[in-house]
Amino acid sequence: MPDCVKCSVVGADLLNNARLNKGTAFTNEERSEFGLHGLLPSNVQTIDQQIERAYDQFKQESKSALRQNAFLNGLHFQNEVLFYKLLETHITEMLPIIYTPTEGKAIELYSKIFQRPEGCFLSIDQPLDTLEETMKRCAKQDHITYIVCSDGEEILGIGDQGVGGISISTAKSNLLVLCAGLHPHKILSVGLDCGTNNQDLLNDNTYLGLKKKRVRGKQYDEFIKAFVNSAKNAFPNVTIHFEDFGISNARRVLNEYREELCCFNDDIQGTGAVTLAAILAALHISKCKLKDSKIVIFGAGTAGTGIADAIVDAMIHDQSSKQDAISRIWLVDKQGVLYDDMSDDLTPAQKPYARDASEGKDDMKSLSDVIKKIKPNILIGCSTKKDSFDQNVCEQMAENHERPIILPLSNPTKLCEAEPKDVMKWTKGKALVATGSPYPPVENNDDNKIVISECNNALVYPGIALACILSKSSKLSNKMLYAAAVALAELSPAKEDESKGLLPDVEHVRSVSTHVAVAIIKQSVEEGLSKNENIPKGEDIKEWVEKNQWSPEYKKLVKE
Ligand SMILES: NC(=O)c1ccc[n+]([C@@H]2O[C@H](COP(=O)([O-])OP(=O)(O)OC[C@H]3O[C@@H](n4cnc5c(N)ncnc54)[C@H](O)[C@@H]3O)[C@@H](O)[C@H]2O)c1
Ligand SMILES: O=C(O)C[C@H](O)C(=O)O
Ligand SMILES: [Mn+2]
Repeated sequence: MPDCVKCSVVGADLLNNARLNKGTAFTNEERSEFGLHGLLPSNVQTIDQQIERAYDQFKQESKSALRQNAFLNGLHFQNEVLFYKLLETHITEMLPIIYTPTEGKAIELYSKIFQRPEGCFLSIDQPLDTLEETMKRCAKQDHITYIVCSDGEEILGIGDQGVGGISISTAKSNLLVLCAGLHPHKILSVGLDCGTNNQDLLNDNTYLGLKKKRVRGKQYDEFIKAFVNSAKNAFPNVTIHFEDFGISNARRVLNEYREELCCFNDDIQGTGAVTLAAILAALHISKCKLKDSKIVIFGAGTAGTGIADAIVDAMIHDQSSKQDAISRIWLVDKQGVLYDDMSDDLTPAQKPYARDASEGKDDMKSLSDVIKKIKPNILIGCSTKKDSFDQNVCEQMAENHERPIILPLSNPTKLCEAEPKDVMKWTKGKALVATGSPYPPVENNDDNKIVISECNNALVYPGIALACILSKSSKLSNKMLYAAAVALAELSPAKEDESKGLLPDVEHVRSVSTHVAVAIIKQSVEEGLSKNENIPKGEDIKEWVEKNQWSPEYKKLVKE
């Protein structure tokens, strides 16, 4: 009986069980069988009627996005199917509430607005041999296939949020269900509490995390190792997704484990893939080749260097040499352009891109000087520096190129390098733009609306996750990530009509994720990394992937 769910709880316990609860949609038959008569008003409703009511309630909170976020979280605790179905029905309106930018605000206020815990809390102070048991307890009896974890050090662009970082894990997990149809009970959201260097949190009596400075060095590394090993033991074949780790750990941790198991850093690799897709889509319009492009990346941290690496991989795929590919990228950080004589100041990820110090630093003091001198056709921002793509910078981009590509990617919205409407104004409508957080369309001179696509890793990581799980891939290779970017670029609406945006609308993210997953699974099989022997050949893969996706629908309950 595939569409039935076994249920051993009755009465109020059933109504309080979010996984099984249907609220007013319980049929009279179910009400009799599970002792629900009298606990519900008599009118039996359809899920559509429930959605209408829930949407009205959501609208009543429209004065405050944070209240809407709390309302949706409350619904999640009450009725899982209704929560996801409501989100699915109003995805464009609700994504900014459960994800960037509102989730950023909710994380900043985590301890103050805390009502009930969600996810699995692991602490660097607990004995390492208890991590496995803790994760199993949080997973209940479920077989976990995917873990999203964060140590909370670099949340979006808002820095160290300590224990509140667990909410980026839960938000990203919710999106996996919504955007790719992962089964909600097979994902574990983990917060790795390693202390915090956020003095405001340490001074705050209400703060719920460990009240000490961030632990670094050997103890941190041992904690992460124990966490990864415990996860592997508890849940064989699990994929681990690292989110919003700090710059000194993100890449180190990824490199440590990426050959050992299927794991993935969203800020490095997910951002790399989605940004590469936006660039490929934009180059299609500007009619320039990637390997002939010049790229300036402003903000050379976790995301910036991840994007650089994805671009280099793509150029190599287009027959460039690695050296030539690297020479087309300029990393700019707080110090300005990064040069090889700054060696002590550079992170390992930045070093390969450091320019020869003899290139001439003097005439490149500001970002607009850099643009004037280098004449890049692509400018990317992951700096967290609001308004850094100012009028000078944008005008200079448009002076150098007929169709400059400008991607201000910093999140949340308050940190974005430029408002799309300003970029369009300053470049006289020439720029090809996508942003990290959602923005409304911009009207250009001809009263034509230009859609500003969201270039957020949410367009790609759900598909990556789906592919990792279904292929049972032993690792996530660079070629699989490249396949994801190419697959996403194939779906660019701008191919048909450039005013429709460089990347698919989030409204279509579910079919986008399926398309991306299919491409990655094929690549995993081709590289011999997939351990799943049941993957069908050729065109049937899409149907098989769809069959394995979860959808929010009430199932018939049967007594256990
Ligand atoms: N759109 C997306 O999908 C996406 C994905 C990941 C990250 N991001 C955003 O990118 C931003 C950076 O994230 P991260 O994880 O790389 O953080 P990070 O801390 O690893 O990197 C930030 C980098 O910006 C540099 N920087 C800070 N101030 C600067 C300034 N005034 N001028 C130049 N450089 C400056 C820092 O020195 C650092 O190297 C965040 O706002 C984040 O939300 C967006
Ligand atoms: O979480 C997001 O909105 C994207 C990204 O992972 C980020 O850190 O900004
Ligand atoms: Mn992130």
